[in-house]
Amino acid sequence: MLHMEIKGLSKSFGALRVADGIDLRIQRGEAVGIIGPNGAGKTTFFNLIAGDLFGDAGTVVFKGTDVTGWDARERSRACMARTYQIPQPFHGMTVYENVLVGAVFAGGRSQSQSRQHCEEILQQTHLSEFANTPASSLTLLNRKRLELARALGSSPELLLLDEIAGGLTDAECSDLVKTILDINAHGVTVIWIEHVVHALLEVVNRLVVLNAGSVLRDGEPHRVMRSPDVREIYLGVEPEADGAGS
Ligand SMILES: Nc1ncnc2c1ncn2[C@@H]1O[C@H](COP(=O)(O)OP(=O)(O)OP(=O)(O)O)[C@@H](O)[C@H]1O
Repeated sequence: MLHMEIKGLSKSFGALRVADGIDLRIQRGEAVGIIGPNGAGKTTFFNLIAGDLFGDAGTVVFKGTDVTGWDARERSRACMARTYQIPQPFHGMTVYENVLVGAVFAGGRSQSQSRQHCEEILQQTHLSEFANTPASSLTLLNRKRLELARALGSSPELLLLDEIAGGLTDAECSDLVKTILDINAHGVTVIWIEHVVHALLEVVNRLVVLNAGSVLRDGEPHRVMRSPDVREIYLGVEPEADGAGS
């Protein structure tokens, strides 16, 4: 079932066209990866989907409703959530309080329901033992987990992850990958921008390559990664160098 449909989404900063007529259809429950070189427009694309930025042209339809003119808060209430490249917790609050803010902000729950929801999220993100730890004293992995946990507070149906694996060791990545797989297995649609491609490929069933604000490739992840233009533009591999260009 179609979850989100993006048509002709465009955005310029001055003379720089950062999103250039992007079309994308996302099915409910999909796990879609987005890669592309630095400056390709990936984060801007997320900002446009999440309502943190408004486009110059194009539409975003979510669950059959045109949300193009909706701001981030309205889209969040419609069960869309995102994480940020640089985690933005409330540093003076504990892990538990940070997650509770998200759960309460989303509305629709009593206090006791919000607390129970928080405890479930802390378990799911492996943060239960850090519930009373101030966010400011977390390790990088736990800061990433908290970023995820805060996004889950609003019970999203669509989760946008922006480079959540950056800076983690391989073991830490695997840990986070398991959690994201679990979230997706519970029916949450995931769109994940990531430079750590091996982590991404463990989760996604579809890979989109953005380049210069446009969709360069969209398809089965390993097939997309093997395509000569992706190897050349994204990975800097010359197609002829190893015979991959055929
Ligand atoms: N608010 C803004 N004002 C002006 N230029 C911007 C703004 N936001 C982003 N840009 C520019 O738009 C381009 C795309 O930026 P964006 O952050 O979307 O790329 P990205 O693909 O996410 O890059 P990275 O992989 O490095 O995070 C860059 O050249 C960036 O400098």
